[in-house]
Amino acid sequence: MAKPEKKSSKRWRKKPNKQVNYTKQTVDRNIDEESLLDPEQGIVISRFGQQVDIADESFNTIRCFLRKSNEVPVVGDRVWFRRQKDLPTGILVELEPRRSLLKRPTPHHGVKPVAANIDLIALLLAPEPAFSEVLLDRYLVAAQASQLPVWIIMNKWDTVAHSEQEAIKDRLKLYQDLGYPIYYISSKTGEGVDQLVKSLKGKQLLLAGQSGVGKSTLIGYLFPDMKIATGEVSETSGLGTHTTTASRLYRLDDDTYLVDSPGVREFGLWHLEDEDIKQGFIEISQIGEQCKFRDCKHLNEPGCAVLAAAKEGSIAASRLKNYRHLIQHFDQPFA
Ligand SMILES: Nc1nc2c(ncn2[C@@H]2O[C@H](COP(=O)(O)OP(=O)(O)OP(=O)(O)O)[C@@H](O)[C@H]2O)c(=O)[nH]1
Ligand SMILES: [Zn+2]
Repeated sequence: MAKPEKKSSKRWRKKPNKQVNYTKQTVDRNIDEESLLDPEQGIVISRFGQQVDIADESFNTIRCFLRKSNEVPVVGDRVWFRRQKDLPTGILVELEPRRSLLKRPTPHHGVKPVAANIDLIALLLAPEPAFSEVLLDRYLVAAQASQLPVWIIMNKWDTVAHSEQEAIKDRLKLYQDLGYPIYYISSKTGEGVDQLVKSLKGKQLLLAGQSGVGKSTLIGYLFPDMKIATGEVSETSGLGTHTTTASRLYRLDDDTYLVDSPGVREFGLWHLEDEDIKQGFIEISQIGEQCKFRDCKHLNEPGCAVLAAAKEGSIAASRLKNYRHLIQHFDQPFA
């Protein structure tokens, strides 16, 4: 039988009924409003199109449907939801105000929200794939642009010989002096992970870092019961496993959460605006306030306080070099 849907929706547009019960009208038509229990608080752990997985207070998962009237939820959102009586499903009622919202750029110069209520970025580095200060600086700039603090976590510490550890620590000392906390861990052996987790208490962090640094391995170590794809090569097939998954929130304890979002893991490679670059090198931005010209780019302008500071050594030469590299767009292929 032909469905009269098209006709009725046309009629609906022509003659809007002002008395309509908005709530009832917008709930997914398969859901009986009478079956909904009282609203409860929860946290969005994953989203699939028109549905979200919401964790309740005991961190049990309820698949919830969205209403047309809902603001679009993202991973990490604190929400109100209502369960359907005797079913494992429910509906999202509303979002709570967010304390932060991380967005990623879309191909047409727009932005798309990806994770809410993130307190800090946990940036994973590794001796292999070899880390570069240029890439690290890009991540720090991007995080600063999102107004999020960064913790630097050097993973795969078990692979570094004692004789080489000091050299790596020396390279990172510059960043420690700039105020970025640094941790050394091994996601494979668990070395240093407990201490890191203790320090994260009460925070909701986003895991970031380039491919192969061990993000999935760290999640696998922290949540051994979950099936996490890592980049290991399968012994039987000789093929690498598929490592892309949906954005997801994991609970470390009652008030500590970790968000892994494939779309933002490598946010350090996104396009950066000149202003972000200027603000993102925190010591350059601070000293730059004393430059003669307010719009000084610290390249070769007269009266540049940054160039003077670099000359007398209070700004590291490598940082100024990376800053100039980025501001002159020598690395556009990344964008
Ligand atoms: N020895 C050692 N190997 C590690 C450690 N962490 C990760 N690995 C190995 O590094 C490789 C890459 O790890 P993944 O966890 O897949 O890396 P990823 O950052 O999730 O990579 P993408 O999914 O591509 O973003 C795997 O072969 C891991 O076994 C570690 O702490 N020590
Ligand atoms: Zn200057």
